[in-house]
Amino acid sequence: MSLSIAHLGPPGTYAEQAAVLYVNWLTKTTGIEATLCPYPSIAQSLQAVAAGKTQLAVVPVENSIEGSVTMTMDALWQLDSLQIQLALVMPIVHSLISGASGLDKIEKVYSHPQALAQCQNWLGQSLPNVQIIPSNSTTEALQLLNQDLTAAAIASSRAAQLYNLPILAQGINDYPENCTRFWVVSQHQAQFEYHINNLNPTHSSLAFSLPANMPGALIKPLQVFAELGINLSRIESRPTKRSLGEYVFFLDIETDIQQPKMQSALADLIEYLEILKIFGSYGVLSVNTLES
Ligand SMILES: O=C(O)C(=O)C[C@]1(C(=O)O)C=C[C@@H](O)C=C1
Repeated sequence: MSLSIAHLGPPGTYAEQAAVLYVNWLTKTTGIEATLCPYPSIAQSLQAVAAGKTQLAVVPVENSIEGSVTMTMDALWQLDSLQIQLALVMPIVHSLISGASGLDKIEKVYSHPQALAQCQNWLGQSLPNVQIIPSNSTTEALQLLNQDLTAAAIASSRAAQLYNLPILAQGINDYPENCTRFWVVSQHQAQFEYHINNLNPTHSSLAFSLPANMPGALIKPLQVFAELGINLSRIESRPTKRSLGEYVFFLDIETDIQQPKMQSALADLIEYLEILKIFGSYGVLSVNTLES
């Protein structure tokens, strides 16, 4: 039995690292094996699942320093057919990778915008005059570094090892407790003949848009959860992209959708919403559990 799992590439990204941890855990706990399929963007990883090219994708959702990974949220809302199977939380430790002989020789730094943002204070203090160049992933620019000794990239030390490149500085994220939450996502209708996670669902995620921008439009659906004693762990808004000032609200909820309370919340919510999309219920794993 083998699964295919899409992730942001090229190999060596944090998304790949999370996918490897998930696969090792899956194989250990269920005997199921999986192959990894790198894609050039997070959106393309999710599109691969929606189109049935892979059965799963592992995508970043939220970082403790920089907040939501907006590409993941936008793609989940737009693709309409995806379901979260599992969340996993992984520490993120960034390194500055370069063939330059010292920091003073560096003229440009490449990385994924999330990684650049997580190191912005360090960059401002240690490399105040360099050009900052966003890339599609932390590893995308690593191939360029051999030819250009004035260039550096921010990626993991695992990526530096994989591409056999020198590390100039380690642990350069602005806060040491940096971690990112990833979701393992499948198709909504996926009929797995096997269990891809053996965890009890403890969290659920959904998103909604509102019928009109008027007083109380957001408080009413939120009140439904408050009155039923259901705790929310995250609320985030993204533009609907239809017109300026219109938003989609993403909620993470600390309960399983099958719980009677949650069922009655969903029934009450409908009245206040324009579109409601439910991304499912899932368990949460930390890297310590995955590696034990
Ligand atoms: O570029 C990568 O290596 C990724 O896996 C993407 C990503 C992100 O989008 O948040 C994943 C984890 C880190 O927070 C930084 C970058």
